Amino acid sequence: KNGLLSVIQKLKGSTELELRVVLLGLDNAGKTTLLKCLASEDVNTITPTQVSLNKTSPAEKRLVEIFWSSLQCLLLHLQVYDIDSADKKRFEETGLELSELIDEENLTGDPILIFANKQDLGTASLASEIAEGLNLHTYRDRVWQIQACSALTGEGVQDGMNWICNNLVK
Ligand SMILES: Nc1nc2c(ncn2[C@@H]2O[C@H](COP(=O)(O)OP(=O)(O)OP(=O)(O)O)[C@@H](O)[C@H]2O)c(=O)[nH]1
Ligand SMILES: [Mg+2]
Repeated sequence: KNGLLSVIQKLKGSTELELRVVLLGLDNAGKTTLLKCLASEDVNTITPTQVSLNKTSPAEKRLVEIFWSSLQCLLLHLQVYDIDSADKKRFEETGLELSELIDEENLTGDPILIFANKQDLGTASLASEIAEGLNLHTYRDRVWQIQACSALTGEGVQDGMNWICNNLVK
């Protein structure tokens, strides 16, 4: 009922459709945790591959470009400890990686879901603050959505998956 399996089930019948979800984010963003959350059901046809944006080799970056063509799902680590400068630096790093990916020619028009993860922590930034910080409103040729979630508790993950499903079907 939750996650990737439901997306695939809703797409059943459209057998020519291949579903590609790319999960990107800086290290420690919570990618593995989110994959585990999504894979709590039996999804034996799914082979998860995760990529940490700032730890990728050139070959992995190429792989990301190839797989980016259907859907982008960027998982952000946006926990802010009292607006500590170290975390501010990570926030900028994420924004840079995102704008680089969005400028990528091959990726034009693909919908983007941004999971503002770790919302269970009281120190997390609000999704609206994150959207503003990442200048999401400037990406006008894109369908994008920012979804507050916690990969740890699962809260918000289903809403994000529903959005993915609706935008894939479109
Ligand atoms: N509180 C909280 N912690 C989380 C959440 N998601 C992930 N974490 C924690 O954040 C840490 C990093 O999570 P991972 O899932 O390993 O992050 P990753 O993006 O796979 O990291 P790399 O593989 O290094 O790129 C772990 O200690 C997780 O338990 C969340 O929603 N809430
Ligand atoms: Mg990981």
